Amino acid sequence: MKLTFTKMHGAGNDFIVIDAISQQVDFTPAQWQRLADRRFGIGADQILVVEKAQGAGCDFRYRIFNNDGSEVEQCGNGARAFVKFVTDKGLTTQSSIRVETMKGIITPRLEADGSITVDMGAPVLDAARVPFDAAGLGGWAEGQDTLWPLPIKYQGGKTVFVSVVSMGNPHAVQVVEDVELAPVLETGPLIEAHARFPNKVNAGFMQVLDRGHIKLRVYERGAGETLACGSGACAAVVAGIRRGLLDSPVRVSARGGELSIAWAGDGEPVMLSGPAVTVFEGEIEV
Ligand SMILES: N[C@H](CCC[C@H](N)C(=O)O)C(=O)O
Repeated sequence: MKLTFTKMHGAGNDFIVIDAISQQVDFTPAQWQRLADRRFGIGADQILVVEKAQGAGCDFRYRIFNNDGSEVEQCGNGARAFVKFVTDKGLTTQSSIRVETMKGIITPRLEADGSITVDMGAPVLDAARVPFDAAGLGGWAEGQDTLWPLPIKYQGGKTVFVSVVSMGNPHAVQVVEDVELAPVLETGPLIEAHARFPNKVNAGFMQVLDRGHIKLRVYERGAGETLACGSGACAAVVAGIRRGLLDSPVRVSARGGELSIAWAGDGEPVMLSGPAVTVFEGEIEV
């Protein structure tokens, strides 16, 4: 069968976007992985599948599959690409869209100037709900802070100190002196698969430039290092604000582009703004 798709990116985090309203799409994880493979398939960090909403009061449902075929709860850059896709394809004329995702409902909106802002929902800081197994790590009052020691088997067994935050998907964020010198590719996979994260985790490496600006690299769960990670940017800013290092709004400089994050504090939603670009349309025999 022929499958039509749109190749897009948000600050270099790239996506295959599929209209599953007008096409029958029901693949196995191995088939998603093949589509996302950069040599044997189309190639992308994630695949976004746009479906009719299942519940009342929502406009669409969108599903997110990582490069490794795993289905996940949240994708900040993907939510902006989704808005551009459904708008450009004439699937909606609304500027504010209610979207069902695995983590719940998000409400991205297309601004008058063409930029896209996503209400990513309130962060979850209670370690057990990230989920993060904090057993035996005492000393950090549960939910009072997000900073935990995470011993990893790197260079003889180093301990990194991570803030654990869920944006619907799990994140472990650490502060580093210089992101360009940080051992992202060596320690990222060790953190991603660490036993204290039962659902694995996205590993963020944040360099604080000033109270309103960070540089960020993310070794993503199920995708490896990406050029930008929207939910990772949200998690990093939340962690930085809670640790007294940052003030909202924060400019996040990722390798692939710039994102802007605003958060008014505990219980409040994190607002993510940034670019969404269509690269090409295509079709593939599947
Ligand atoms: N790049 C995405 C993150 C995808 C999340 C995925 N890596 C996971 O949680 O497993 C973003 O912009 O938020």
